[in-house]
Amino acid sequence: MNVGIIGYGNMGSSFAKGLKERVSNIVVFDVSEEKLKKALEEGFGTAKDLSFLVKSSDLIMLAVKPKDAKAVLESLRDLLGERVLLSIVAGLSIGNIESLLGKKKIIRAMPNINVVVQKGVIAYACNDKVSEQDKEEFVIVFSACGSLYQIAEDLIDAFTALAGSGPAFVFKFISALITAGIREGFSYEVSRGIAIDTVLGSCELLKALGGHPEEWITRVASPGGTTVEGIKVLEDRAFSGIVIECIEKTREKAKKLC
Ligand SMILES: NC(=O)C1=CN([C@@H]2O[C@H](COP(=O)(O)OP(=O)(O)OC[C@H]3O[C@@H](n4cnc5c(N)ncnc54)[C@H](OP(=O)(O)O)[C@@H]3O)[C@@H](O)[C@H]2O)C=CC1
Ligand SMILES: O=C(O)[C@@H]1CCC=N1
Repeated sequence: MNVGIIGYGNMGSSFAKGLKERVSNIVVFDVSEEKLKKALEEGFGTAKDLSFLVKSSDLIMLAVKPKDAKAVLESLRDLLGERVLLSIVAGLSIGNIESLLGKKKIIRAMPNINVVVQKGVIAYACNDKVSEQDKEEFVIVFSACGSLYQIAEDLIDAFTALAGSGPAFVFKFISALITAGIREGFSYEVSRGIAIDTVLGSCELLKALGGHPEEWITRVASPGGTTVEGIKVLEDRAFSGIVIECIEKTREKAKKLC
């Protein structure tokens, strides 16, 4: 599959890097000359315009900001033909895309930035023009970037909050752990390493051994021990409630983006 990427920003460039080993031909188009230069330096082909990009690609990924998506889709209307349009634009529904593009093959996906290290989580929904074969090819190629979930389109905004924005919330937690470590006397480098390895190891444990995180908390928090003192602070400050509200507010914003 030849992949064309429109927009070589955070996500377009992350996907290009994540797909590199599986896709031999990746072509990029961006309005920014600087971004095109970066794409070339990073080993990707560049297109001088949208028409060239579409002609060189079987699947075209739309990776521009929501405010720029409408203009790009209008320009693609007469270029796309039977090619697949993969949109990762938050808040932009398949219905919105069809109203600008016409009834074309459309996959709406929501990834996260972890695709750059091939550990992304990507949800997707398709319109009825996308064949089983198109879908299979998409899954084979994009599974290079992480795990894929086909979900009902009405859950994509919730997925955007949990997984699309999720890395930012996880980074916030890790950043707080690092600061706490520095406050306790570790250097930044050591504290960063401790925080990342603790989060990574806890995730690997949950993945490998299963079980609800609360069950594992009981194994860490010894009766009358240290951990439960910290858990009490998190409970007193409604840590879970804060996270749940964070996801709710993020999901609500996705509805208002486009
Ligand atoms: N960042 C993330 O973690 C995630 C983002 N998304 C979605 O991905 C999309 C891209 O986000 P992100 O990568 O962060 O955004 P960026 O702003 O980093 O990248 C978008 C790029 O597209 C360029 N661009 C703007 N207009 C056009 C155009 N007409 N043709 C070609 N290129 C154009 C921009 O140039 P310029 O800057 O000059 O305008 C910029 O280089 C968004 O819709 C977002 O909702 C989805 C999941 C996660
Ligand atoms: O913040 C945003 O709007 C995008 C969507 C998901 C992650 N970043």
